[in-house]
Amino acid sequence: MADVPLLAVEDLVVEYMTPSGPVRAVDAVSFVLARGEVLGLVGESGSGKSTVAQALARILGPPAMITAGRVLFEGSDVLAMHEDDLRRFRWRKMSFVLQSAMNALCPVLTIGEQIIDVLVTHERTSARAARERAAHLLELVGIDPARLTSHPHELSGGMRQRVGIALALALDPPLVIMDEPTTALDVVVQHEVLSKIAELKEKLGLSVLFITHDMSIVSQFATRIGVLYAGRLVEMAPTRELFRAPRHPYTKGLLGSFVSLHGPRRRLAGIPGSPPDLRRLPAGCAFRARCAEATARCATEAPVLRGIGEDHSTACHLVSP
Ligand SMILES: Nc1ncnc2c1ncn2[C@@H]1O[C@H](COP(=O)(O)OP(=O)(O)OP(=O)(O)O)[C@@H](O)[C@H]1O
Repeated sequence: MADVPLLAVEDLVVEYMTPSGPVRAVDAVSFVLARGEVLGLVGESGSGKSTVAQALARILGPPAMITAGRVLFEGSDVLAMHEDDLRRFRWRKMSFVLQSAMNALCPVLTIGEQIIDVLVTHERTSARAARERAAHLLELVGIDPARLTSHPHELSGGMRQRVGIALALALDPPLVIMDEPTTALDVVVQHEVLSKIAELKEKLGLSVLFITHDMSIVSQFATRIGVLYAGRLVEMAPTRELFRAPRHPYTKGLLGSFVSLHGPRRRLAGIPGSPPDLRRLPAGCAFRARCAEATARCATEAPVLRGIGEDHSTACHLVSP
C-alpha cells in the first residue's frame, strides 16, 4: 500500500445540468494527495472548489453530474462504489468539515448525542464506550467534555466549528476535507481554529484537503497548493515554491492581493475583471481576458497543465519549462 497515494484524482469532470445546457464547473482536474499531507485548493468564488470537494465523496446531488474521471482512494475507485460501500467509506475514510458547523449540527440534540449517534451508527460501539470516546474527541479539539450536554446554540461560533471538527474525526478517518472551515468566523477565532487544525494534523498524522479563497490561511499549513480557475487547475506547487516563484499570471494576481504578515509591505494589486461565465467560456485560455500578458495563441488554444520544475506544474502558454 505504501506506494499507492491516499487520494488520486484523475481527469475529473463535473457538470451542472441546467435548463440552458450543461455547465462544466470542474474540467479535467487531476491531483494526488499523499498521506500526512495538507493540500490547499484555492481560487475565487465560483472556481469550482466546493464542487471538487463534494465530488470526491460523491455527496453532490442533481443537477450536478460527474461525467468523467476517476477518484481513487487507497487505489479503490470511489466513483464505482455501490451505495453500501459508499456509506461505510464516508466518515470512516473521508469526512467533511464545512464552512458553518451550524449546517452540520442538529439544533435540537446535544453535542454529546450527536457525536455518540455517529459512533453507535457506524461502529456499533456500546453506549458507554461511545460516551467516553465523545468526551475524548471534545478534549482533542480543546473543549471541556462537560459541554457534551450543551446544545449547539449554547456554544460560540469557534466552539461549534471545533465540534464540527470533532465530529469529522469521530471514526478516525485518514482524510478530512475542510471546505472554508474558518470563513464564517472572526479573525481572532479563525486563528484559534486554524491552530487547532494544525495541532491535530501533527498529533494524528491527518491528511487534509483544505479549501479556501484565502491565500494567507492556506499559506500557514498547506504542504502543497493547487490553484483553480474556471474549473481548471492552473497551477500546482509546494507552498513555499508557489509563494517564492508563482508562474501562472492568475496565481501572481492572487498573491498580489495577499497581505503577508511577515513579508515587506507592498501595494495591493488585486486582479482586474471577474471570472468568465462558465456557460459561455471563451475559446483558448479562460484567464485570457484578465491577463496582461496574453498573446494570440492564448485566444485559440487552451493551455494544459504540465510540469515546469520539480513538483511544480502550470497551465500557461507563456511559461516555458
Ligand atoms: N446548482 C447549480 N446549478 C448550476 N450551476 C452551478 C450550481 N452550483 C454551482 N454551479 C456552478 O459551478 C461553479 C462552481 O461552483 P462552486 O460552488 O464549486 O465554486 P466555489 O469555488 O466553491 O465557490 P464558493 O467559494 O463561492 O463556494 C459556479 O461558478 C457555478 O457556475
